[in-house]
Amino acid sequence: MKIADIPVNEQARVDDLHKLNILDTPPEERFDRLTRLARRLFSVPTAVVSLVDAKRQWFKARVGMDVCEMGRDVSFCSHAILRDEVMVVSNALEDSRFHDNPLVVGDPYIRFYAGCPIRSPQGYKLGTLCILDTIPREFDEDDKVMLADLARMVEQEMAAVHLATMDELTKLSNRRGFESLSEHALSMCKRLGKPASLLYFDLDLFKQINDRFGHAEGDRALVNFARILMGNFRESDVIGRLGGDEFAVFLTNTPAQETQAVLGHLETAVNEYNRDSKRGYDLLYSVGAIEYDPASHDTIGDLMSSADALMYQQKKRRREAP
Ligand SMILES: Nc1nc2c(ncn2[C@@H]2O[C@H](COP(=O)(O)OP(=O)(O)OP(=O)(O)O)[C@@H](O)[C@H]2O)c(=O)[nH]1
Repeated sequence: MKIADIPVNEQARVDDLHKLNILDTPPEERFDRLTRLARRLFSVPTAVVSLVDAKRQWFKARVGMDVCEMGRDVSFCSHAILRDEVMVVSNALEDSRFHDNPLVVGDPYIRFYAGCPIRSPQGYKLGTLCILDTIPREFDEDDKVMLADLARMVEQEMAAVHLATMDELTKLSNRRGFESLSEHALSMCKRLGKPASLLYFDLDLFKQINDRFGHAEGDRALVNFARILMGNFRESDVIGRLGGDEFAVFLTNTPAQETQAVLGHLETAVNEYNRDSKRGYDLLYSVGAIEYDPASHDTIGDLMSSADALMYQQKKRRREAP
């Protein structure tokens, strides 16, 4: 078996994939529809939208495939993303790269594979739309064009999902994206019995920045605060701009005392920024932190309300402080 080479732009490619916030999200009809269509058009048992992550391939949509991810080493798609056009394996048993691949000699007994790379809006090849069969098949030029057309549709759907869930200014998730990603992360924590926390931020006296320095400077302040958040939390944490000067972070697998330590680091980072940026104003914020408690929180909305109330208490105390 030949393990696929790593693409030359691997780090940027994986970063771009992670930024799309699509990995480990629930199935969506808009993608399932396209795999069903591919299966019907080509009369194959299996069609998959596969995304090649650093160590695994994860399936955003799948028909005829039971598992939702596989190791990258055995993945056909890792080979397909090295090319610009459709990759066809007519009979895996006769292909030196795949003849002894565990997915060929064992379940799901792949013989035929055709995969078309899927590109991100930034142009990185993130994965493929691919079809599989347990019998060898031929795939002509017309078939390749048709599969490529379907792959373009997957790309359009990915771009649409991204736009609808992203905040244009800061490039963080917007409220909708944040709620959907953190709801999903919360359900994983529930299932695995792991701790989680939600932090709710609201900038203090932000309106004054707009009023004194102009809206463009206000925008810059929001972008810089978003950057500091991104630099301080782990990649696995969900960060969002809920709107205006409100931000939230959902920390998974993080006990309460660790959350306090992370908030301490954040305070230091903001203080350093204020000291060094010399923009004529300071970034100030109030924050409410709430630990997930299965007895009182059912949904991410419950956690957000509790954290928002705590944030407001802090803001009020600060306003009233002499
Ligand atoms: N520059 C800029 N301003 C925004 C944006 N969205 C909302 N705002 C402004 O942000 C301000 C938010 O209002 P508040 O939260 O009440 O302002 P604040 O001064 O931080 O008030 P406190 O939270 O009580 O300290 C409003 O003046 C909005 O016009 C944006 O995208 N860019």
